[in-house]
Amino acid sequence: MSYSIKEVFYSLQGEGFHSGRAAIFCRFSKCNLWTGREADRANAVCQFCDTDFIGTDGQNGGKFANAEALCQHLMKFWPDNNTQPFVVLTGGEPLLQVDSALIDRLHHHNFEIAIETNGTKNAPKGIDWVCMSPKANAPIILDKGNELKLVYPQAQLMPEQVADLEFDFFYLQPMDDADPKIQQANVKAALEYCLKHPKWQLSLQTHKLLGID
Ligand SMILES: C[S@@+](CC[C@H](N)C(=O)[O-])C[C@H]1O[C@@H](n2cnc3c(N)ncnc32)[C@H](O)[C@@H]1O
Ligand SMILES: Nc1nc2[nH]cc(C(=O)O)c2c(=O)[nH]1
Ligand code: SF4
Ligand SMILES: [Mg+2]
Repeated sequence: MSYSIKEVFYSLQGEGFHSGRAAIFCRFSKCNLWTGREADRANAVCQFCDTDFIGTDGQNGGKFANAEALCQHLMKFWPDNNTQPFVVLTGGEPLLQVDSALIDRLHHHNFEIAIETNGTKNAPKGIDWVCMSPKANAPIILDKGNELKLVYPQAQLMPEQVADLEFDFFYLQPMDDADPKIQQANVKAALEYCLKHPKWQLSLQTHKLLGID
């Protein structure tokens, strides 16, 4: 199967458990909860997305004919041969495209594999780190994994509704908003929730604070 990739970049994981860790980001095109077009945002299931995932025209993006071709492309972004390469599969919704052929090929090339997913699709076996970020009014199919990262607040999805799922870590990530007043209020609300409910940890989007990808 071929893979449509919006962009590939090397940066620090900005969010959640692996925050601060160097990673190759592989951003898959397309999502099942929004077309990605601004004109459709108000009617989308997921309306707060901070990402452009349309097409294959981003930095180092493209269409890759098979898993081996995508692996060869990704490998170029790891800076040394002495550490295991770490790749974060994201999007868009990566599980619309990620299959066992890609997971097996990445492991063949010694990658440690993390994924950022909205949880509406099952994942192929073998992904090393599953971060699931549930969305209000979307089904949760992938209900087990390593970290659950809830963007907060979402009016129709309270932390209590997902706190008993089988994840090792629970994060609240303040919803990023163009309006600084709303942004600050979201950070404050997330902070207060974490103080009241110690099961939940705060995840700040540190790459945005640093001004990096
Ligand atoms: C762009 S999504 C791509 C992966 C997948 N579609 C998902 O939603 O998990 C990557 C991460 O960014 C989070 N995110 C998207 N928009 C955000 C926003 N406005 N504020 C905070 N986090 C956001 C998502 O919830 C997810 O954890
Ligand atoms: N630095 C950095 N960390 C990230 N963690 C998850 C991201 C994503 O868009 O999935 C992301 C991203 O876009 N940049
Ligand atoms: S599910 Fe993820 S990629 Fe899709 S619109 Fe929402 S945040 Fe963006
Ligand atoms: Mg992002």
